[in-house]
Amino acid sequence: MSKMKETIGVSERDLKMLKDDIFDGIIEHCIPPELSKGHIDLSPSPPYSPPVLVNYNSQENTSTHQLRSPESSHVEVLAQLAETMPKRVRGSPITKIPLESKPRRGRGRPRLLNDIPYWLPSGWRVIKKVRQKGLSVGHIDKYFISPSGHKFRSKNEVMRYIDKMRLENRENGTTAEVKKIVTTLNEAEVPSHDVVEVVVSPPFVFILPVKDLLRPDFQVAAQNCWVRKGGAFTGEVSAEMLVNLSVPWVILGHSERRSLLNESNEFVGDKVAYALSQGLKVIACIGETLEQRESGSTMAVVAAQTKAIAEKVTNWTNVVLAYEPVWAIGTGKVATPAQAQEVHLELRKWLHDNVCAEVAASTRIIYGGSVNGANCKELAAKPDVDGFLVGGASLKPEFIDIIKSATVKKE
Ligand SMILES: O=C[C@H](O)COP(=O)(O)O
Repeated sequence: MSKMKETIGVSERDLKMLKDDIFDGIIEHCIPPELSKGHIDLSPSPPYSPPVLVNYNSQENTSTHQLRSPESSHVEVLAQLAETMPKRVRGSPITKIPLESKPRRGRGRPRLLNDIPYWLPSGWRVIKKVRQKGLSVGHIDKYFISPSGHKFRSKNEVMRYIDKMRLENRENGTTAEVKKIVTTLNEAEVPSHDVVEVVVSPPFVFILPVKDLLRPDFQVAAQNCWVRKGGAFTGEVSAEMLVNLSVPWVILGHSERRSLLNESNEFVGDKVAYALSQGLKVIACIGETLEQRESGSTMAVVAAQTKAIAEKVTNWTNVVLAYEPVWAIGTGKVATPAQAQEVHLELRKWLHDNVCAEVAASTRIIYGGSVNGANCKELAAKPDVDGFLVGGASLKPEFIDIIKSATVKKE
Protein backbone atom coordinates (compact mmCIF):
# COMPACT_ATOMS: atom_id res chain seq x y z
CA MET A 1 0.00 0.00 0.00
CA SER A 2 2.80 2.42 0.73
CA LYS A 3 3.94 1.79 -2.83
CA MET A 4 0.62 3.26 -3.97
CA LYS A 5 1.95 6.66 -2.99
CA GLU A 6 4.15 6.44 -6.01
CA THR A 7 2.05 4.30 -8.28
CA ILE A 8 -1.06 6.23 -9.17
CA GLY A 9 -0.94 6.25 -12.90
CA VAL A 10 -1.93 8.33 -15.85
CA SER A 11 -2.15 7.08 -19.39
CA GLU A 12 -0.42 9.00 -22.18
CA ARG A 13 -3.83 9.70 -23.68
CA ASP A 14 -5.22 11.11 -20.46
CA LEU A 15 -2.11 13.09 -19.78
CA LYS A 16 -2.30 14.62 -23.25
CA MET A 17 -5.93 15.50 -22.59
CA LEU A 18 -4.98 17.05 -19.27
CA LYS A 19 -2.28 19.13 -20.92
CA ASP A 20 -4.50 20.09 -23.86
CA ASP A 21 -7.15 21.23 -21.46
CA ILE A 22 -4.72 23.25 -19.41
CA PHE A 23 -3.26 25.00 -22.38
CA ASP A 24 -6.66 25.47 -23.90
CA GLY A 25 -7.55 27.57 -20.89
CA ILE A 26 -10.25 25.24 -19.66
CA ILE A 27 -9.12 23.15 -16.83
CA GLU A 28 -10.90 19.92 -16.46
CA HIS A 29 -11.20 17.95 -13.36
CA CYS A 30 -8.57 15.37 -13.96
CA ILE A 31 -7.11 14.71 -10.59
CA PRO A 32 -7.00 11.11 -9.51
CA PRO A 33 -9.45 10.43 -6.69
CA GLU A 34 -6.64 8.85 -4.79
CA LEU A 35 -5.35 12.35 -4.11
CA SER A 36 -8.20 12.86 -1.71
CA LYS A 37 -6.93 9.94 0.23
CA GLY A 38 -3.43 11.27 0.29
CA HIS A 39 -1.98 8.51 -1.82
CA ILE A 40 0.24 10.90 -3.66
CA ASP A 41 2.67 12.82 -1.59
CA LEU A 42 2.63 16.28 -3.18
CA SER A 43 4.38 18.10 -0.40
CA PRO A 44 7.99 17.91 -1.65
CA SER A 45 7.21 20.15 -4.65
CA PRO A 46 6.85 23.77 -3.55
CA PRO A 47 4.01 24.55 -6.00
CA TYR A 48 1.91 21.93 -4.26
CA SER A 49 2.44 23.18 -0.78
CA PRO A 50 -0.46 24.70 1.04
CA PRO A 51 -3.68 29.11 -1.34
CA VAL A 52 -5.76 27.20 -3.84
CA LEU A 53 -4.24 24.20 -5.39
CA VAL A 54 -7.17 22.51 -7.01
CA ASN A 55 -10.76 21.54 -6.43
CA TYR A 56 -11.65 17.93 -6.89
CA ASN A 57 -14.07 15.26 -5.91
CA SER A 58 -13.25 11.89 -4.60
CA GLN A 59 -14.90 8.79 -6.00
CA GLU A 60 -16.64 7.78 -2.81
CA ASN A 61 -17.50 11.24 -1.69
CA THR A 62 -18.86 13.80 -4.16
CA SER A 63 -18.13 16.79 -1.96
CA THR A 64 -15.52 19.26 -3.11
CA HIS A 65 -12.11 19.29 -1.55
CA GLN A 66 -9.55 22.02 -1.78
CA LEU A 67 -5.84 21.84 -1.41
CA ARG A 68 -4.13 25.16 -0.88
CA SER A 69 -0.86 26.59 -2.03
CA PRO A 70 0.49 30.03 -1.07
CA GLU A 71 2.43 30.77 -4.21
CA SER A 72 0.58 29.08 -7.01
CA SER A 73 -2.81 29.41 -8.58
CA HIS A 74 -4.64 26.18 -9.13
CA VAL A 75 -3.94 26.59 -12.83
CA GLU A 76 -0.22 26.73 -12.25
CA VAL A 77 -0.48 23.77 -9.99
CA LEU A 78 -2.34 21.78 -12.59
CA ALA A 79 0.22 22.71 -15.18
CA GLN A 80 2.91 21.54 -12.80
CA LEU A 81 0.99 18.41 -12.16
CA ALA A 82 0.77 17.68 -15.86
CA GLU A 83 4.50 18.21 -16.20
CA THR A 84 5.50 16.09 -13.30
CA MET A 85 3.00 13.25 -13.42
CA PRO A 86 4.85 11.06 -15.88
CA LYS A 87 7.92 11.11 -13.72
CA ARG A 88 6.06 10.54 -10.50
CA VAL A 89 3.42 8.00 -11.38
CA ARG A 90 2.98 4.83 -13.37
CA GLY A 91 0.12 2.42 -13.67
CA SER A 92 -3.60 2.96 -13.32
CA PRO A 93 -5.40 5.45 -15.58
CA ILE A 94 -6.38 8.85 -14.37
CA THR A 95 -10.00 9.16 -13.29
CA LYS A 96 -12.01 12.14 -14.46
CA ILE A 97 -14.89 13.22 -12.29
CA PRO A 98 -17.08 16.06 -13.60
CA LEU A 99 -17.65 18.98 -11.29
CA GLU A 100 -19.94 20.76 -13.72
CA SER A 101 -21.51 19.03 -16.64
CA LYS A 102 -21.76 21.88 -19.12
CA PRO A 103 -20.77 20.42 -22.50
CA ARG A 104 -17.98 22.14 -24.36
CA ARG A 105 -17.23 21.87 -28.03
CA GLY A 106 -19.72 19.11 -28.41
CA ARG A 107 -17.96 16.93 -25.88
CA GLY A 108 -19.45 16.40 -22.46
CA ARG A 109 -16.44 17.94 -20.83
CA PRO A 110 -16.33 18.56 -17.13
CA ARG A 111 -14.86 21.83 -15.86
CA LEU A 112 -12.98 22.93 -12.83
CA LEU A 113 -15.13 24.57 -10.19
CA ASN A 114 -13.30 27.88 -10.04
CA ASP A 115 -13.07 28.03 -13.82
CA ILE A 116 -10.36 30.67 -13.84
CA PRO A 117 -8.33 30.23 -17.00
CA TYR A 118 -4.55 30.06 -16.71
CA TRP A 119 -4.06 33.06 -19.02
CA LEU A 120 -6.08 35.42 -16.83
CA PRO A 121 -3.67 37.67 -14.86
CA SER A 122 -3.94 37.67 -11.10
CA GLY A 123 -6.42 40.18 -9.70
CA TRP A 124 -8.92 39.45 -12.52
CA ARG A 125 -12.21 37.67 -11.79
CA VAL A 126 -14.56 35.48 -13.75
CA ILE A 127 -18.30 35.85 -13.30
CA LYS A 128 -21.11 33.88 -14.91
CA LYS A 129 -24.65 34.96 -15.58
CA VAL A 130 -27.53 32.77 -16.62
CA ARG A 131 -29.80 34.34 -19.22
CA GLN A 132 -33.25 34.72 -17.72
CA LYS A 133 -35.31 35.34 -20.83
CA GLY A 134 -35.40 35.21 -24.59
CA LEU A 135 -34.65 32.34 -26.95
CA SER A 136 -31.37 31.61 -25.25
CA VAL A 137 -32.82 31.37 -21.75
CA GLY A 138 -30.59 29.27 -19.55
CA HIS A 139 -27.47 30.09 -21.57
CA ILE A 140 -24.54 30.95 -19.33
CA ASP A 141 -22.53 34.07 -20.22
CA LYS A 142 -19.03 34.28 -18.87
CA TYR A 143 -17.38 37.64 -18.18
CA PHE A 144 -13.80 38.48 -17.30
CA ILE A 145 -13.51 41.39 -14.87
CA SER A 146 -10.30 43.42 -14.65
CA PRO A 147 -9.01 44.63 -11.28
CA SER A 148 -10.38 48.11 -12.11
CA GLY A 149 -13.83 46.66 -12.85
CA HIS A 150 -13.77 46.57 -16.66
CA LYS A 151 -15.80 43.73 -18.09
CA PHE A 152 -14.88 41.62 -21.13
CA ARG A 153 -16.65 38.80 -22.92
CA SER A 154 -13.81 36.86 -24.44
CA LYS A 155 -10.18 35.93 -24.10
CA ASN A 156 -9.46 37.95 -27.28
CA GLU A 157 -11.01 41.08 -25.75
CA VAL A 158 -9.03 40.58 -22.55
CA MET A 159 -5.79 40.05 -24.45
CA ARG A 160 -6.35 43.12 -26.65
CA TYR A 161 -6.98 45.21 -23.53
CA ILE A 162 -3.89 43.88 -21.78
CA ASP A 163 -1.73 44.49 -24.87
CA LYS A 164 -3.09 48.04 -25.16
CA MET A 165 -2.34 48.68 -21.51
CA ARG A 166 1.16 47.26 -21.87
CA LEU A 167 1.89 49.43 -24.90
CA GLU A 168 0.51 52.55 -23.24
CA ASN A 169 2.39 51.85 -20.06
CA ARG A 170 5.76 51.30 -21.68
CA GLU A 171 6.48 55.03 -21.95
CA ASN A 172 3.61 56.30 -19.86
CA GLY A 173 4.78 58.14 -16.79
CA THR A 174 8.33 58.92 -17.82
CA THR A 175 9.81 62.43 -17.78
CA ALA A 176 10.62 62.00 -21.48
CA GLU A 177 6.99 61.23 -22.32
CA VAL A 178 5.70 64.13 -20.25
CA LYS A 179 8.03 66.53 -22.08
CA LYS A 180 6.94 65.11 -25.43
CA ILE A 181 3.26 65.55 -24.62
CA VAL A 182 3.75 69.10 -23.37
CA THR A 183 5.77 69.98 -26.48
CA THR A 184 2.98 68.65 -28.71
CA LEU A 185 0.41 70.70 -26.80
CA ASN A 186 2.53 73.82 -26.82
CA GLU A 187 3.02 73.64 -30.59
CA ALA A 188 -0.62 72.95 -31.38
CA GLU A 189 -2.95 75.43 -32.97
CA VAL A 190 -6.18 75.24 -31.05
CA PRO A 191 -9.25 77.40 -30.63
CA SER A 192 -8.90 80.27 -28.20
CA HIS A 193 -9.50 80.02 -24.47
CA ASP A 194 -12.98 81.48 -24.71
CA VAL A 195 -13.98 78.62 -27.02
CA VAL A 196 -12.30 75.73 -25.24
CA GLU A 197 -10.70 75.47 -21.83
CA VAL A 198 -7.85 72.96 -21.81
CA VAL A 199 -6.81 71.44 -18.49
CA VAL A 200 -3.92 69.00 -18.30
CA SER A 201 -3.89 66.61 -15.37
CA PRO A 202 -0.58 64.86 -14.80
CA PRO A 203 0.21 62.64 -11.82
CA PHE A 204 1.29 64.62 -8.74
CA VAL A 205 5.01 64.19 -9.37
CA PHE A 206 4.74 65.84 -12.79
CA ILE A 207 2.41 68.70 -11.91
CA LEU A 208 5.10 71.31 -11.32
CA PRO A 209 7.28 70.53 -14.35
CA VAL A 210 4.18 70.40 -16.56
CA LYS A 211 2.90 73.65 -15.10
CA ASP A 212 6.27 75.29 -15.73
CA LEU A 213 6.56 74.05 -19.31
CA LEU A 214 2.94 74.33 -20.40
CA ARG A 215 1.68 77.23 -22.50
CA PRO A 216 -0.09 79.86 -20.39
CA ASP A 217 -3.51 79.41 -21.97
CA PHE A 218 -3.66 75.78 -20.74
CA GLN A 219 -4.13 74.98 -17.06
CA VAL A 220 -3.25 72.05 -14.84
CA ALA A 221 -5.28 69.83 -12.56
CA ALA A 222 -4.34 67.38 -9.85
CA GLN A 223 -5.81 63.89 -10.12
CA ASN A 224 -6.93 63.84 -6.50
CA CYS A 225 -6.57 65.61 -3.16
CA TRP A 226 -7.24 64.90 0.48
CA VAL A 227 -10.74 65.21 1.88
CA ARG A 228 -10.04 67.67 4.69
CA LYS A 229 -7.53 70.19 5.94
CA GLY A 230 -3.97 68.93 5.60
CA GLY A 231 -2.32 67.32 8.59
CA ALA A 232 -0.79 64.00 9.50
CA PHE A 233 -2.10 62.03 6.53
CA THR A 234 1.06 60.47 5.18
CA GLY A 235 1.02 60.07 1.45
CA GLU A 236 -1.91 62.40 0.88
CA VAL A 237 -1.79 65.78 -0.89
CA SER A 238 -4.03 68.44 0.56
CA ALA A 239 -6.16 70.98 -1.26
CA GLU A 240 -4.14 73.67 0.55
CA MET A 241 -0.91 72.38 -1.00
CA LEU A 242 -2.41 72.53 -4.48
CA VAL A 243 -3.62 76.06 -3.89
CA ASN A 244 -0.18 76.99 -2.61
CA LEU A 245 1.35 75.70 -5.84
CA SER A 246 -1.24 77.65 -7.88
CA VAL A 247 -2.77 74.46 -9.24
CA PRO A 248 -6.27 75.63 -10.09
CA TRP A 249 -8.10 72.35 -10.77
CA VAL A 250 -8.53 68.93 -9.21
CA ILE A 251 -10.24 65.78 -10.49
CA LEU A 252 -12.21 64.01 -7.76
CA GLY A 253 -14.16 60.77 -7.58
CA HIS A 254 -12.58 59.10 -10.59
CA SER A 255 -14.04 55.62 -11.02
CA GLU A 256 -10.67 54.02 -10.43
CA ARG A 257 -10.47 55.64 -7.02
CA ARG A 258 -14.08 54.71 -6.29
CA SER A 259 -13.53 51.07 -7.18
CA LEU A 260 -9.92 50.44 -6.23
CA LEU A 261 -9.74 52.64 -3.15
CA ASN A 262 -13.35 52.24 -2.06
CA GLU A 263 -14.13 55.96 -2.19
CA SER A 264 -17.83 56.18 -1.39
CA ASN A 265 -20.30 58.71 -2.80
CA GLU A 266 -20.29 60.52 0.56
CA PHE A 267 -16.50 60.62 0.72
CA VAL A 268 -16.34 62.06 -2.80
CA GLY A 269 -19.03 64.61 -1.84
CA ASP A 270 -16.93 65.66 1.15
CA LYS A 271 -13.83 65.96 -1.00
CA VAL A 272 -15.58 68.09 -3.60
CA ALA A 273 -16.95 70.41 -0.93
CA TYR A 274 -13.60 70.77 0.82
CA ALA A 275 -11.62 71.39 -2.39
CA LEU A 276 -14.13 74.04 -3.43
CA SER A 277 -13.94 75.67 -0.01
CA GLN A 278 -10.19 76.07 -0.54
CA GLY A 279 -10.64 77.77 -3.89
CA LEU A 280 -10.00 74.83 -6.21
CA LYS A 281 -12.11 74.14 -9.26
CA VAL A 282 -13.36 70.57 -9.34
CA ILE A 283 -13.96 68.03 -12.07
CA ALA A 284 -16.22 65.57 -10.24
CA CYS A 285 -16.49 62.14 -11.86
CA ILE A 286 -19.57 59.95 -11.84
CA GLY A 287 -20.56 56.90 -13.87
CA GLU A 288 -22.08 53.45 -13.81
CA THR A 289 -20.54 50.02 -14.30
CA LEU A 290 -21.64 47.75 -17.14
CA GLU A 291 -23.54 45.59 -14.70
CA GLN A 292 -25.45 48.63 -13.45
CA ARG A 293 -26.19 49.75 -17.01
CA GLU A 294 -27.41 46.32 -17.99
CA SER A 295 -29.64 46.14 -14.97
CA GLY A 296 -31.20 49.48 -15.94
CA SER A 297 -29.88 51.41 -12.98
CA THR A 298 -27.62 53.91 -14.80
CA MET A 299 -29.65 56.96 -13.82
CA ALA A 300 -30.17 55.80 -10.25
CA VAL A 301 -26.41 55.32 -9.88
CA VAL A 302 -25.31 58.65 -11.36
CA ALA A 303 -28.13 60.48 -9.54
CA ALA A 304 -26.96 59.02 -6.21
CA GLN A 305 -23.38 60.04 -6.98
CA THR A 306 -24.49 63.56 -7.92
CA LYS A 307 -26.80 63.80 -4.90
CA ALA A 308 -23.89 63.05 -2.56
CA ILE A 309 -22.08 66.01 -4.10
CA ALA A 310 -25.13 68.26 -4.15
CA GLU A 311 -25.74 67.63 -0.45
CA LYS A 312 -22.35 69.15 0.38
CA VAL A 313 -22.03 71.86 -2.24
CA THR A 314 -23.79 75.18 -2.20
CA ASN A 315 -22.01 76.97 -5.00
CA TRP A 316 -21.71 75.07 -8.29
CA THR A 317 -19.80 77.77 -10.17
CA ASN A 318 -16.52 75.87 -9.99
CA VAL A 319 -17.85 72.38 -10.51
CA VAL A 320 -17.66 70.44 -13.74
CA LEU A 321 -19.44 67.08 -13.77
CA ALA A 322 -17.63 64.37 -15.70
CA TYR A 323 -19.89 61.51 -16.73
CA GLU A 324 -17.63 58.52 -17.26
CA PRO A 325 -19.33 55.17 -17.72
CA VAL A 326 -16.91 52.73 -16.11
CA TRP A 327 -17.34 50.23 -18.93
CA ALA A 328 -16.06 52.81 -21.43
CA ILE A 329 -12.94 53.91 -19.57
CA GLY A 330 -9.80 52.63 -21.21
CA THR A 331 -11.68 49.86 -22.99
CA GLY A 332 -12.08 51.29 -26.48
CA LYS A 333 -15.85 50.87 -25.99
CA VAL A 334 -17.04 54.44 -26.21
CA ALA A 335 -20.62 55.30 -25.28
CA THR A 336 -22.59 56.12 -28.37
CA PRO A 337 -23.33 59.83 -28.78
CA ALA A 338 -26.98 58.98 -28.06
CA GLN A 339 -26.08 57.14 -24.85
CA ALA A 340 -23.89 60.01 -23.66
CA GLN A 341 -26.51 62.61 -24.55
CA GLU A 342 -29.25 60.64 -22.80
CA VAL A 343 -27.36 60.53 -19.48
CA HIS A 344 -26.15 64.13 -19.76
CA LEU A 345 -29.69 65.33 -20.38
CA GLU A 346 -31.00 63.32 -17.43
CA LEU A 347 -28.25 64.74 -15.24
CA ARG A 348 -29.16 68.22 -16.27
CA LYS A 349 -32.80 67.50 -15.44
CA TRP A 350 -31.67 66.10 -12.08
CA LEU A 351 -29.76 69.32 -11.34
CA HIS A 352 -32.78 71.31 -12.42
CA ASP A 353 -35.15 69.42 -10.14
CA ASN A 354 -32.82 68.99 -7.17
CA VAL A 355 -30.54 72.02 -7.21
CA CYS A 356 -31.91 74.80 -9.38
CA ALA A 357 -32.55 75.80 -12.95
CA GLU A 358 -29.57 78.13 -13.06
CA VAL A 359 -27.11 75.43 -11.96
CA ALA A 360 -28.64 72.99 -14.44
CA ALA A 361 -28.16 75.45 -17.26
CA SER A 362 -24.67 76.61 -16.36
CA THR A 363 -22.91 73.45 -15.10
CA ARG A 364 -20.68 71.86 -17.67
CA ILE A 365 -21.24 68.12 -18.05
CA ILE A 366 -18.34 66.53 -19.84
CA TYR A 367 -18.04 62.96 -21.12
CA GLY A 368 -15.15 60.54 -20.53
CA GLY A 369 -14.49 57.01 -21.69
CA SER A 370 -12.53 56.03 -24.81
CA VAL A 371 -12.87 59.43 -26.44
CA ASN A 372 -10.51 59.71 -29.39
CA GLY A 373 -9.80 61.74 -32.49
CA ALA A 374 -12.27 59.69 -34.50
CA ASN A 375 -15.32 59.78 -32.23
CA CYS A 376 -14.98 63.20 -30.59
CA LYS A 377 -16.79 65.31 -33.17
CA GLU A 378 -19.99 63.29 -33.11
CA LEU A 379 -20.01 63.27 -29.32
CA ALA A 380 -19.21 66.97 -29.10
CA ALA A 381 -22.11 67.74 -31.41
CA LYS A 382 -24.61 66.51 -28.83
CA PRO A 383 -26.36 69.42 -27.11
CA ASP A 384 -25.63 68.34 -23.53
CA VAL A 385 -22.05 67.18 -24.03
CA ASP A 386 -19.98 70.16 -22.92
CA GLY A 387 -16.51 68.69 -23.25
CA PHE A 388 -14.43 65.63 -22.51
CA LEU A 389 -12.31 63.99 -19.87
CA VAL A 390 -9.76 62.18 -21.97
CA GLY A 391 -7.43 59.45 -20.77
CA GLY A 392 -5.48 57.37 -23.27
CA ALA A 393 -5.95 59.68 -26.27
CA SER A 394 -4.71 62.70 -24.28
CA LEU A 395 -1.24 61.17 -24.48
CA LYS A 396 -1.32 61.14 -28.26
CA PRO A 397 -1.29 63.87 -30.92
CA GLU A 398 -4.99 63.13 -31.63
CA PHE A 399 -5.70 65.01 -28.41
CA ILE A 400 -5.37 68.17 -30.50
CA ASP A 401 -8.28 67.00 -32.68
CA ILE A 402 -10.29 66.39 -29.54
CA ILE A 403 -9.58 69.92 -28.34
CA LYS A 404 -10.63 71.25 -31.74
CA SER A 405 -13.91 69.34 -31.62
CA ALA A 406 -15.11 72.00 -29.20
CA THR A 407 -15.89 74.15 -32.23
CA VAL A 408 -18.37 71.62 -33.60
CA LYS A 409 -21.39 73.22 -31.97
CA LYS A 410 -20.35 76.57 -33.28
CA GLU A 411 -20.14 75.39 -36.90
O1 LIG B 1 -9.32 59.70 -16.79
C1 LIG B 1 -9.67 59.50 -17.95
C2 LIG B 1 -10.85 58.80 -18.21
O2 LIG B 1 -11.04 57.88 -17.23
C3 LIG B 1 -11.03 58.25 -19.58
O3 LIG B 1 -10.01 57.39 -19.96
P1 LIG B 1 -9.94 56.86 -21.49
O4 LIG B 1 -10.11 58.06 -22.37
O5 LIG B 1 -8.59 56.24 -21.60
O6 LIG B 1 -11.06 55.89 -21.63
